[in-house]
Amino acid sequence: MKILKFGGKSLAYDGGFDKAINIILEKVHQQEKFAVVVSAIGNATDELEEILEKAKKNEVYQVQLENFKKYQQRNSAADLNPEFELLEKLFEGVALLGDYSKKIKDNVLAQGEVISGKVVTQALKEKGINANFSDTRQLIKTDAKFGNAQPVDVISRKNVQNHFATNNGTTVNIVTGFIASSTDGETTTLGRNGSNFTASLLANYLDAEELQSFTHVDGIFTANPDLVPDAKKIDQLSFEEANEIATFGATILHAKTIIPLIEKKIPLRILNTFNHTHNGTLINAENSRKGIKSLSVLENVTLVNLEGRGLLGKPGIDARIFRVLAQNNISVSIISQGSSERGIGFIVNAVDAQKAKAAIEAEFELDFYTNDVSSVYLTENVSVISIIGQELATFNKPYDALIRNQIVPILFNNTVTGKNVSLVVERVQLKKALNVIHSEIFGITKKINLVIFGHGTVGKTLINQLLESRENIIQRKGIELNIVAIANSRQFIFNAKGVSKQWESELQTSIQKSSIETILSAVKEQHLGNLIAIDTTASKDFVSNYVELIKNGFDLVSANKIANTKEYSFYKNLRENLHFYQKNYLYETNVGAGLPLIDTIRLLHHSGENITRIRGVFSGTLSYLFNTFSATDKNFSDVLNEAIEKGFTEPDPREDLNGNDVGRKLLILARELDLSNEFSEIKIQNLIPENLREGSVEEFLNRLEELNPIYQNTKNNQNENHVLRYVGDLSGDLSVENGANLEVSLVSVPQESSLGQLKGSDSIFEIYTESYGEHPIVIQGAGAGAAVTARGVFGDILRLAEKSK
Ligand SMILES: NC(=O)C1=CN([C@@H]2O[C@H](COP(=O)(O)OP(=O)(O)OC[C@H]3O[C@@H](n4cnc5c(N)ncnc54)[C@H](OP(=O)(O)O)[C@@H]3O)[C@@H](O)[C@H]2O)C=CC1
Ligand SMILES: N[C@@H](CC=O)C(=O)O
Repeated sequence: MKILKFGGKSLAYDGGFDKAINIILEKVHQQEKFAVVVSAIGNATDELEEILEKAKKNEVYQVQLENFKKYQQRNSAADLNPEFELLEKLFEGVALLGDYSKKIKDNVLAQGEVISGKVVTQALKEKGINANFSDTRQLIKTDAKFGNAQPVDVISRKNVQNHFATNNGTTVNIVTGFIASSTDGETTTLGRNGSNFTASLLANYLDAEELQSFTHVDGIFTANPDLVPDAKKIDQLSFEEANEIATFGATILHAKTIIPLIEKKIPLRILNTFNHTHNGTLINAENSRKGIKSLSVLENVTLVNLEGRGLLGKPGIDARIFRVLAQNNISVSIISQGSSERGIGFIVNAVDAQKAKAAIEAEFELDFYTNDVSSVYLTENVSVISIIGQELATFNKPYDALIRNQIVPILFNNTVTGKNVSLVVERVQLKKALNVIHSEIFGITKKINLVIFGHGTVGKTLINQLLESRENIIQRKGIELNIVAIANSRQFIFNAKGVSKQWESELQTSIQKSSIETILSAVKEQHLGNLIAIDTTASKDFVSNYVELIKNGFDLVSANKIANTKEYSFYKNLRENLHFYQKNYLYETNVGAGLPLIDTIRLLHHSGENITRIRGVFSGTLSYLFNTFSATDKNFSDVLNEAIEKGFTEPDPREDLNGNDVGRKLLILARELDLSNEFSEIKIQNLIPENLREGSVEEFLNRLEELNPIYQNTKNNQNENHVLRYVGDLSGDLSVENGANLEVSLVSVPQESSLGQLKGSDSIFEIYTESYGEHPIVIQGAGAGAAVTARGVFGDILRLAEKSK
């Protein structure tokens, strides 16, 4: 036969009750043999406890009691008067005395179970089922430890077996959970969640083939789905694993439930009343695949710390602590003691924390006088995360992931057997920590959360590239690039699940004001980890937010060159923060758009190769401008307008023409070589005549034709077969501080030369090194444009994402 057990939520009248009855009917029709253990209906146990407390405090409890009675009776024809009358008498007595014993409490709570058994039995009888109400107080005998009684197996087994021998055949026994009676006939209870215990005792006594526990969830999950949206249901667990999970805080499993099942190897299936065809989680004697099983949480706990220099080597300190805690009935979950024995920390339930502190202070009163103990203090608002099945050999992975996301556990410990690691974290960090660990150990795909600042020429292209490639990257790389926010200088949109393809219209109508504070608080509220901030603005101000972003757990990717070209003290401070917070900053597109330039230079430099000179056409805009202008009869202004239309120029094209953009690129490369030059040290030939430098972009664009005669003249005055090129040159002694010359100028070069042969918007970078001698390493290709730049930013994002995998 099978034992079925229905929990309180499965029997509540807001949907569960009828479903539970239908499950029982279905099984009867399928001629299955089974008994049903029921919990109290809905929140009956909690409500009875509340009423009891009110009665004790002589508060008005009658209204709540009437509501309780009405709810429990609902439209059932079951005679519940004996239970209701007994409850009334008990509460009156408690109100009179102003107190109650554990024995009274057991008697009160027992009525909830009896009511449930009677109501379910009646409902089945009305459906024509031969149902029999069985009160476990007649069957399960216990010691007299009210509130948490222990069964006396020999007597209970015999009683249960006799009862089922006489009430068998077509009878469906509806059995009360949680309650029993002492050997001298007093009502007892088996402790909180004792209904599961009743069911597993019955399964053991009757040699049941399976225990099916109907709950309100689909089974046991890799983590609590309320805290970890990506949690997955576990199909099968061994008894040992289930035992570990139960011990470390899973709410639907209880350690003592498993023991009677292990003894007889009876499988336990956790099922969902509301989705009962789902296969649930099967717990049996079979070993499941090795590895990490789940994350459990103890939420409301406190860390108690005892410190003192006199503790070193002194025997009996721990014994005194735990004896005094035991005397106060305080249970300890995690204990940590350093080898120096200068202190000990342990976790207790938050409700016991003050009591624990006071008890220890009293115990060590004399040791305070002798200064052997210096303090006993509490670290409140902490939670414990246990990684069930975690071996220390691979613990570095979740631990690194936590550190990467700026969650530093307060303490951690492991069990020698059982392969579990428990971490104590601040409660405010619990959700984020759980999600980070879960994603690290269970995530088939790693979710990387992106916040994009700027959605202009480059940003918009990047966003669309990311959205289009999302599925493909998940398939190929197991990385989910999730854009959670897009911001401009005025407003932003935020969606923790990822912005939609309609992001542009949503952003236009968004009323969320853009500021670093509002965006960071949206990210924090959702406890997001694996964060990358992407700067595709050209803003001089925005870069001042970089350090704040780093402090808040973001890696950085930037197309914006400003942060790398501000004063050297800013540059250095940024890197110090990156180092301190262990964050990364990639900016490959700062020089040469999508070309792999910075990476190559960094590799050469870090490998000890002496770079002696970097020269070339660094600007895609100016390359296009002078390549096209030199090779055609087009006006200078027309070609410039083409470059603007093609998305090569800076938002303000004067930044290209005045040489600042090329100057910045040159400075970025110099700083990659560990030179601390400042922007002001670059010799830059400004291509804009002085009378056109001031004013708005629009005014400048309206006067572009004024440039035509100047550059036509320059073009005409060249030697034969020469062309114009705007060249950046980093030369001098690059191995010493202050040894570098940084120069940007318009030059006329032979058409046949490497620079002279440049076409379209190609940039060219000639990297001269000691080993390569006169023959530079040449990197050449599109040096500007939305698509190539966005692709370069995309590459940086992927590189960071892979780093955190
Ligand atoms: N074009 C190219 O080929 C390359 C460009 N780059 C770099 O890419 C960057 C972007 O260029 P591009 O796309 O042409 O620029 P755009 O002017 O087209 O776009 C800039 C975006 O940034 C937003 N923005 C400005 N200030 C802020 C702020 N404080 N906070 C949030 N958003 C802000 C703007 O919104 P708003 O409307 O609010 O101003 C706009 O959406 C530049 O730094 C450029 O140097 C790098 C390599 C190549
Ligand atoms: N305006 C810049 C864009 C890339 O940095 C250029 O033309 O090179």
